Amino acid sequence: MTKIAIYGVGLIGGSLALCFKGKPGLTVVGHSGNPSSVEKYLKREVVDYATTSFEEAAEGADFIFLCVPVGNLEEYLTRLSKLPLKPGCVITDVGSTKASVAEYASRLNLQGVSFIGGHPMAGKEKSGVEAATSRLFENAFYVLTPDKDTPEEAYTRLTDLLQWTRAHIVKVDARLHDEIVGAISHLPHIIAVALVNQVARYNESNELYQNLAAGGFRDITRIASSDPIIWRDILISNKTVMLNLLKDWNEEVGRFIKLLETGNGEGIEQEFHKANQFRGGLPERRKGVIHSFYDIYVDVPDHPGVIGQITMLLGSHRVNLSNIQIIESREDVPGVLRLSFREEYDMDKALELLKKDYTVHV
Ligand SMILES: NC(=O)C1=CN([C@@H]2O[C@H](COP(=O)(O)OP(=O)(O)OC[C@H]3O[C@@H](n4cnc5c(N)ncnc54)[C@H](O)[C@@H]3O)[C@@H](O)[C@H]2O)C=CC1
Ligand SMILES: O=C(O)C(=O)Cc1ccc(O)cc1
Repeated sequence: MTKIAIYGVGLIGGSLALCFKGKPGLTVVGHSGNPSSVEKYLKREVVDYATTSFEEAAEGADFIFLCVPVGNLEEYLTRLSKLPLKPGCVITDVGSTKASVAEYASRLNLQGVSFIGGHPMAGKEKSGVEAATSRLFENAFYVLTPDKDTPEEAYTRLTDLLQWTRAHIVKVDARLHDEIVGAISHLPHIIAVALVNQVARYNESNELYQNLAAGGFRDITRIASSDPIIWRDILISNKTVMLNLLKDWNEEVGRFIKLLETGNGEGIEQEFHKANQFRGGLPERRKGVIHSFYDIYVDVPDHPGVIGQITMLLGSHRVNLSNIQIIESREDVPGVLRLSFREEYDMDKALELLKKDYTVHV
């Protein structure tokens, strides 16, 4: 049996556990220092076995996944380095930053075991094992950051195991990873939080802000609901990169201030043209680091019960709907419902079911 130990069975650790559990030749052990968490892991059946003993989880493990907040990785690595681990054991992590943990692991000079940094580039704003799902990584990128000292054989064993996640494995230099992910994931999280807090401040004097901020505002700020501890650690760990990115962001904002101050409409147009062009070239329908929603629009006659019929139909076929919004509903025009799904397969199933009775647009 190949033993996989998972430290921190939350959203990511739990999702990995679900990918591996029950697969031929694999056994999954979860660790938490908290007895009630261990009970929860077992009750939810995400692992084969769970323990509060740090040593017991690591003993004889072929793979160790550290799925705790980035700020705890060094402590976990130090503790592991003092244990008699199985020779050839591969230790990996799932932290959202890679340079600091890679440097720390190489300084530890682990003997007979390898550390290979990892980052499954998929997730959600929810945390905890309750939010874990075996399909979280499907079609997403999974970055690995081996270095010149990583044995080829250990890397291959890890990539073979990760096939169960159905993610696309990519090898990236740890520092480059932090720069890119800083720009496409960490900066958007800061911007979302700052934007929500700005509007919350205005809302203190007029609650209309909150009432009108439905729909689009909620969508583009979804990631502002992410876990504060997880994100505190990510941003502190990627501090240098983030400070540079925020300086550049200030420049972008400054450009808009100037354009508005000078009433430069042509300049504003150009900014939108430039953005449209780059955005238009982004890969479509591929799972990116920030989870997207899959939306469809359904024309519905304005009569009572129609929303109930649609949600019942989807529910009875186990299609997971994540949001529903009435875009317009007047007596003279059909209403339009926007249905949002987290997963493409849910959207596809909904399309198939609804097309029979409704006009549906993607
Ligand atoms: N949230 C996301 O969408 C993604 C997160 N990551 C990375 O995965 C790691 C885990 O994140 P999630 O699974 O989202 O978090 P989570 O909060 O769902 O899970 C964290 C786990 O670590 C345990 N833990 C152990 N020591 C802890 C401590 N001192 N403080 C808090 N929790 C402690 C918790 O009990 C929990 O089981 C982080 O390093 C994060 O950067 C990577 C990709 C996506
Ligand atoms: O909620 C979302 O869409 C995310 O952005 C999730 C996420 C969080 C952290 C990561 O390192 C990768 C992905």
